[in-house]
Parts: sequence; structure tokens; C-alpha cells
Amino acid sequence: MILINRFSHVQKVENAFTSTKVRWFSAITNGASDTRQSGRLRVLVDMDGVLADFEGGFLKKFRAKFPNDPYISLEDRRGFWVSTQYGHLRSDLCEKAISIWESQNFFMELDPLPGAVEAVQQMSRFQNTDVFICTSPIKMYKHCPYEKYAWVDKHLGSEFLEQIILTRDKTVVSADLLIDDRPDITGAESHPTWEHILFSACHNKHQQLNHPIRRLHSWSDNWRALLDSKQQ
Ligand SMILES: Cc1cn([C@H]2C[C@H](O)[C@@H](COP(=O)(O)O)O2)c(=O)[nH]c1=O
Ligand SMILES: [Mg+2]
Repeated sequence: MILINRFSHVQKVENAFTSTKVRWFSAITNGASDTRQSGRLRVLVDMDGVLADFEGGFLKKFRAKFPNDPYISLEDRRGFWVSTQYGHLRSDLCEKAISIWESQNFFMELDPLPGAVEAVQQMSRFQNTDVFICTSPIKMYKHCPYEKYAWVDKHLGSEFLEQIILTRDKTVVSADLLIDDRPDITGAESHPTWEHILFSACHNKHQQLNHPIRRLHSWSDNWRALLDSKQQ
């Protein structure tokens, strides 16, 4: 009898855990209708290249660490992957580039992009609007995930630590808008719920996109109008 009772207790805990997991999972993966039904607008804001100056920080540290090697100015940057373009410049530069963002303090010391902190703070104070910072960590996890949290704490405040989503697949996160500088955002979900707003960056500003996509040219651009356009 005691054994049976113990078993049923374990079962209950397991069932509760499973149903919590299912609810949590569906909250993350369900369609836009969920966020709109709640009457709230959900906005995902990318970090590298949107809030934090990844490209500027990279170039400064690359030139300091490898002063005798060639580099690519921000004017000449093309394509999302810095490592790929440096690899084309000279094959050993790909690894050297990677060593920069794998170093301690790289992510922590990135400067905020002009107007980024103010825009996100204002956006998060809008009525019926939830803002999340949605960012992909590098696979070398020794410093990057910690430093991304520390960066948000430093520049946006500890209350924003609740709003961080670290994922290497943004397509499975449900929202109305994703503001991101990467032109091709793909993943397990072929029909993400969000509309991708391409944030202009040195690497994408010349790019002609073959699918219709709205751009935000900088944080001085009219991001409020983009949010308004998604309000029901
Ligand atoms: C340019 C570049 C970036 N990465 C890494 C650095 C960041 O962790 C992610 C980009 O994240 P986001 O959320 O899409 O902004 O990618 C990289 O590994 N190699 C590169 O060349
Ligand atoms: Mg980015």
C-alpha cells in the first residue's frame, strides 16, 4: 500500500511536470493568434547588430590583436558572416576573426548602438506591449551567455533580465515582430509567427532582398510606426 501511494505521488509529480512542460512549450511555439488574442503586442529585439555594436567592437579588437594583418573596413563589409568574409580575404583570417568574439569580455564590452537603449526602454513602456531581447549565443559558451546577461543588466537594468531569450533558433519563438539585422533567419519552424523587420547594418545595407521585407534603418528611424502597423 505504502509502495502504491509512493508510486502515485511520483506519478502525480511527473504528470504535473509533463503538463507544465507541454504548456510552456506551446506558449513558446504557438501561432501569432495567441499573442494577438491576448490583446498584447510582442516584439523581439535582436542584440548583436541591433542593440550592441558587434561589427564596430569586432573591428576595433581585431585591429588591436592583429595589427599586421589586413582587415575589412565597415564600408566594405558584405554578408552576415564576418568569419566568411575574412576567410575569403585570407584563409587564416577566418580563425583569427572567430578568436575575437570567443575571447573573454568581447560581448560584455560592446557599445550600445546609437539610440538603441532609449528605444527599447520607451518601447517596453508602451501599453499592451511586451518586449523581449532575442539573441543567439555562440556555441563556445564559456563567456558569451553570461556576458549577454551582464550587458543587458548594465545597459537596460536588472528588470530586463526577465526579458531575455537566448536561442539559436528564433523561428520557434512566437511574436508579432522580430527586429533583426540578419537577412536570412531560418530554423525548425518554416512559418514563424513574427514579421521580420530587417535592421540595417554595414553588412546588409547594400543587399537587395528577393522577398518583401520592411527595414528599420536605425533607431532614429520610425520604429513606433512599425509597432503601430501591427496593432489591431
Ligand atoms: C558575424 C558573426 C556572428 N557570429 C555570432 C555572434 C552572435 O552570437 C551570433 C549572431 O547573433 P544574432 O542573434 O543573429 O545577432 O552569431 C558568428 O558566429 N560568426 C559571425 O561571423
Ligand atoms: Mg544580429
